[in-house]
Amino acid sequence: MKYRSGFIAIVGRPNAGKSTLLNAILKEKVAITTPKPQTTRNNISGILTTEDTQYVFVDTPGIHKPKHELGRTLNKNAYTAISEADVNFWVVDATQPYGSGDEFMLEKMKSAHIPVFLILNKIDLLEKEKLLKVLARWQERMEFAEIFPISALTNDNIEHLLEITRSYLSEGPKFFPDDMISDHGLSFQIAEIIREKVLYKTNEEVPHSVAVVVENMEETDKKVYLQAVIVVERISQKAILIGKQAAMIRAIRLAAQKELKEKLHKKIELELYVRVEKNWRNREGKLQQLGYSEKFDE
Ligand SMILES: Nc1nc2c(ncn2[C@@H]2O[C@H](COP(=O)(O)OP(=O)(O)OP(=O)(O)O)[C@@H](O)[C@H]2O)c(=O)[nH]1
Repeated sequence: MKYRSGFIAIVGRPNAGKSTLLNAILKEKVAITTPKPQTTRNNISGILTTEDTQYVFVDTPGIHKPKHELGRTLNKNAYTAISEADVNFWVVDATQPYGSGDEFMLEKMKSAHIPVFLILNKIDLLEKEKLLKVLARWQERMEFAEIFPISALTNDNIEHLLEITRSYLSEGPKFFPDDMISDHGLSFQIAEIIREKVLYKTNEEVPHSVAVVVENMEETDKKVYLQAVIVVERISQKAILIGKQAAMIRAIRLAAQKELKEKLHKKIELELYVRVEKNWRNREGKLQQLGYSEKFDE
């Protein structure tokens, strides 16, 4: 069998399940998932290399109406991704009604002229009857290359999805080495894990105006020493993050340490700091400095 390879952009509204799908495909955690919308900020690519195919996935941030500079950068990245891919996965939460956000996506998808797979996700939450109705309605909206009802959470129909995706990719060599699952450096992945803990632990109190930067990393045979900074926009957010008698920051640190230990198979010593940077989302230089660049890959 000839080798095939190609790029697949994963797009869809916030919370549709894009990151969960990517994780299910890669069977390892590369993109973070939380129940809050817009947690994905970068075009995190995951790479799946099998005996006959290399799939390079580009996970895009949820497309939404931009309110500030960060929002605009996110949207631009998503559009670039869908017009340059070999296949687009449009992930839709099948339990949610069709809305203006979908209409917006539909236009973008049509104008990209790339085969679109409609991925109706979260079917574990739907009755069959209801699913058939949802399917029928989507079919009327545009000519999809394929329609896949799946559950990213329970791994339902993922293998089949990959098989069919392969048939849309061209013959060609691997773009990346076999053992590479993400083109992001380790410090980025570590920062994402810490940011996920911040979002989980603080509930709605600390909004998405939070960034994490790993400033120092030293590794010995048995241990990894890490220093990371959590950047927030307001002093009030810093207070929440630190918490009463530093209980919150401690909880975040312990949760991050636990996951990092499992990921790196070494003891972790993590030091966390919180810094206030007023209005960082609106300063372009700052965005680049924090790793949210406009380029497709870093
Ligand atoms: N029941 C069910 N829940 C799912 C499924 N897929 C994802 N979810 C949940 O939906 C929520 C959002 O999933 P994410 O993967 O973070 O969504 P996303 O599209 O990457 O979101 P953004 O990063 O905001 O763009 C999480 O709570 C997931 O556990 C599914 O197939 N079934």
